Amino acid sequence: MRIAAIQMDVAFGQPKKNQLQVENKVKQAVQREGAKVVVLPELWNTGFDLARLEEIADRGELVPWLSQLALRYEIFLVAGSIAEIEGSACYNTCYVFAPDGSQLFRYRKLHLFRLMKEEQFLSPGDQGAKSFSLGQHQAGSIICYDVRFPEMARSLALDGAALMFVPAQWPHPRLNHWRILNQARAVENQMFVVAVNRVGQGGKDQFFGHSMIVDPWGNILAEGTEEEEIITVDVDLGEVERIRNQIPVFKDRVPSCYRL
Ligand SMILES: NC(=O)CCC(=O)C(=O)O
Repeated sequence: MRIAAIQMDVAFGQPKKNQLQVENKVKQAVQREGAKVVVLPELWNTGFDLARLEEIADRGELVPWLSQLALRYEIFLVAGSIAEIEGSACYNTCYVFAPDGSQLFRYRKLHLFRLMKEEQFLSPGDQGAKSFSLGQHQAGSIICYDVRFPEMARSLALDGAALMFVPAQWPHPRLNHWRILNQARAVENQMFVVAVNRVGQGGKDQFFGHSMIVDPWGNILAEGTEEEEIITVDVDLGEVERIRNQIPVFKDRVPSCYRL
């Protein structure tokens, strides 16, 4: 399965410009890289221009557009996350679409990141993420700061996920946290982790990219630089079962002794 991570800059508070960029980059990922799964970063429509969300967040236009994009290129489109308004609330929502354009997944970020003032402008989701079918295998997605909560990735693994996506806008100076956490989630859950971070300046933050695809053994199969690029990797999801048989962590767990 060929996966492409779109490591892009995000124009601060300019959804139309970002939509055009996404359209071009998805096309490149498919036509130049031959990707079958394309992954976008967090809040790619607005960036962290949170004070203007009322004006710039999506109001229902992007979901049909993303679905058409998936259908046009016959890909699984892990559409990172978008800022979207529903009723009086604004959410940070991840959508995934199948090659026939159908919506496979929706998850609204549960853990809002106070250091970037998310909790002042966004509402948290009220449900955890459930896995979805990515061809023959199950996958799931969390969003950025969620990766600090091991319960999120473990819930997806227990729900059958062999691969977890982590769309992000993760800035300096926490590159070491980003690398360690993504590798840790991959090793402890014996799953692939595809973590897609943006690059460039957004407000006061400088985002470092370093998008990465980590295998269930913790090896980083590919890692981005701090520039815009498309990172493409072929993954064999069958590896998950082989590693789970070799070190049977999921058989050896003793949940009755854990405090949740
Ligand atoms: N957008 C985010 O959730 C950022 C999370 C982050 O930077 C962190 O250190 O955690």
